[in-house]
Amino acid sequence: MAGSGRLALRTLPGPGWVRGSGPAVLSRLRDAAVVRPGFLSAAEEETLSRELEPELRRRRYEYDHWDAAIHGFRETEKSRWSEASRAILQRVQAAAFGPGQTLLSPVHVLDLEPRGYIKPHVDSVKFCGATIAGLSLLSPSVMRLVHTQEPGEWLELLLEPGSLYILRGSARYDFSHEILRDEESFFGERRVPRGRRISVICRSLPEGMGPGGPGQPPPAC
Ligand SMILES: O=C(O)CCC(=O)C(=O)O
Ligand SMILES: [Fe+2]
Ligand SMILES: [Mn+2]
Repeated sequence: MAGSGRLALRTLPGPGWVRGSGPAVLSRLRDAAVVRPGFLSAAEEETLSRELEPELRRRRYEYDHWDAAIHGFRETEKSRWSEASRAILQRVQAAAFGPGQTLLSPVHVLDLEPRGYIKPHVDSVKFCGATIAGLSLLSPSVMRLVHTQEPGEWLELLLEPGSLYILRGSARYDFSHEILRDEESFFGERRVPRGRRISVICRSLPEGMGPGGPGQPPPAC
């Protein structure tokens, strides 16, 4: 049959930016670990990095907390944004969060230097709700998710500059996430050289912690 070969070819590769230990985990997490390459236009990337650069530059990169998840980073919690950036963050909110979810405010901005990396961790359930959504700027990177009980189950997300990733539900609670260091930064066979990367991360509040809930969470997760 003329058409069947082409159909098979089209259905074989998964999305080019998500890999996994097998078809079961890929299909199970299809809506829980999502990457949207090109979510930001070049102009939007520029808007965000221009706005963030002066605030980040005032800070020093941090290293060597032996138990810390993140190495070679500086960060800020940002609540005041330009109108252009607010419009971008609203697009993130509409794309990643449900109408019933309240977002943690301020927004977390993390600047990883080229040697910087994030070790496997699960964001604290005390301070973060079911959904984490992050924009990546400047350098591509690989985010790896590993099931906390079944280490043979994993996913890798290719995070190009301008992409949005969303972790929710099982991907957020049952899997650790990490950003690979330069030496280990491969997406399958493909080397993904790490430069400086800035991420802008929105999180939902834990249920019951919205406005009128029992208390304000501390700013960081
Ligand atoms: O940089 C990112 O996209 C993720 C950061 C992260 O995992 C965290 O701050 O908990
Ligand atoms: Fe995290
Ligand atoms: Mn954190």
